[in-house]
Amino acid sequence: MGVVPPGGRRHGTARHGTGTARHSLINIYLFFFKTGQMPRLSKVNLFTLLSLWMELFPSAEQQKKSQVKKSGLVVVKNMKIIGLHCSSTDLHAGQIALIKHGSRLKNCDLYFSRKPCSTCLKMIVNAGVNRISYWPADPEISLQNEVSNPTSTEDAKLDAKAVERLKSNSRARVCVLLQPLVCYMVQFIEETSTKFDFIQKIAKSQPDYNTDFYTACRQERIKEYESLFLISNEEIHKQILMTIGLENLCENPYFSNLRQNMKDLVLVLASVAASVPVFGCFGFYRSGSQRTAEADDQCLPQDVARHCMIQARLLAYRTEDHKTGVGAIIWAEEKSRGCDGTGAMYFIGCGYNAFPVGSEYADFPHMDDKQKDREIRKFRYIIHAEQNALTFRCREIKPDERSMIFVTKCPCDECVPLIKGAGIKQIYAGDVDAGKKKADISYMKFGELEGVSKFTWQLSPLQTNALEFHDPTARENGVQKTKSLDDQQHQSKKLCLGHY
Ligand SMILES: Nc1ccn([C@@H]2O[C@H](COP(=O)(O)OP(=O)(O)OP(=O)(O)O)[C@@H](O)[C@H]2O)c(=O)n1
Repeated sequence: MGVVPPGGRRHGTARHGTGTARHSLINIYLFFFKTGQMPRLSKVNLFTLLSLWMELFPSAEQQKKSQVKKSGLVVVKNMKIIGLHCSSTDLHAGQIALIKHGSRLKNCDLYFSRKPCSTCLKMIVNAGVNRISYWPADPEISLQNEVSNPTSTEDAKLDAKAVERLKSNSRARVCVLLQPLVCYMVQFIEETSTKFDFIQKIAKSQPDYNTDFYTACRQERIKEYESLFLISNEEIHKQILMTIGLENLCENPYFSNLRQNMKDLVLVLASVAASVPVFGCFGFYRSGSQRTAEADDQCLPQDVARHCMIQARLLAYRTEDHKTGVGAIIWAEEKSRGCDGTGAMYFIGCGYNAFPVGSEYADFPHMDDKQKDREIRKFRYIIHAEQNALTFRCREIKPDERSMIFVTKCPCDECVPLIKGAGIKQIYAGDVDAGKKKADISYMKFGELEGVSKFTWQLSPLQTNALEFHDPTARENGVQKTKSLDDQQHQSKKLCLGHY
């Protein structure tokens, strides 16, 4: 059976395949062969990754250089995300959580991208949260400026002490929850990100087809995120761990294990972020008849749309469908700018494709439409990413607000009416399957959908117009056709274990 990446599907062998890459691919396939499953992100790691990613939410505000670092926060209730936040210029992420959730924080788990300061912690603890997990590097009140600013570092140390006192006297567990990734997860994510639809679409549009630009982009992201989320100097890292009460992690092998786990998660983040790259004139644009100057104005800024799509991509790595993983996330925009670092945007719900809640692995078939017997195929049982996002949303979708769903794949015919019926105003998605009718799942309605704006990953209209000038056959049903991508994808599905 072919193995397909979450959020996309496997294509023909990439030209960038080096010996090592191929070796890791063989290992992934062996893992799949032995276990019958693809590696999957744990919930704790997913929440941790989303907290790091929220720290990077594109901000309209000017970031000032300060001792207080921006931090990201994921609020979780009963293992479901109910809030995604990040610091603004005026408020820390913890303060924002308090304003937004108030006493609803009771019994919640909070995942911070930095250990929160005492000002935030005292209020969060007071609200009765259950657990506070944080990324064990430089805390919110940075401890990294010793030489340049001794006074503020003194204050930072005092704050760290206050945090420890609050921690030891509170009911809430304040801890580091990150877990080692399962075997081959890093390789699997790298491999599947290279093959993600968006990357393939760019690659096919380039005259010299290859995905080297993905590798370059990933390298850049790795460098950027390592400098933000890791502490390169081991001694400084140890000193920080001591100051924030993690002396037990300063001895080997615990210290090196911790650093390896952190590094792996940073690699995962970089790989996924690079799969929705800032590349040339590619982005989320309306297609065909939906395209008007006024309509394009209503599109989110590209960096925000990319950011949310990357969240959906991360969610896809929790899929229970071992062939096609899909992630979806719903955001909405208030009428006026809020206090959150996300501006006017607020989180509504998220999901990934999986079997009904509470079901066990053997309860339902996992086969796809290549299986002759229709009765033992997965399609009638699996809940789609959009369906889970809608079902487990934590806020209502208000008719007078702009709400938007980000899906890593084209919404299918089951989901399109649900999205429209729920009152969602915009869809950001890939369109690779649009217009396809398969044996058990169809993607025909997306193209015909009216009353909901659709922004798909493609070349910007300006660039496309230039292309069309040279090649008028470059579009079909209003959808940008990147030369025979669909055909090549079809071929790729024949990629099976035996080929390696
Ligand atoms: N917008 C979408 C589209 C599909 N899915 C999920 O994606 C899987 C089906 O993907 P698809 O690629 O259409 O079918 P496969 O048989 O997995 O792959 P193939 O293209 O080879 O037929 C199912 O788990 C379905 O729930 C989803 O969650 N949301």
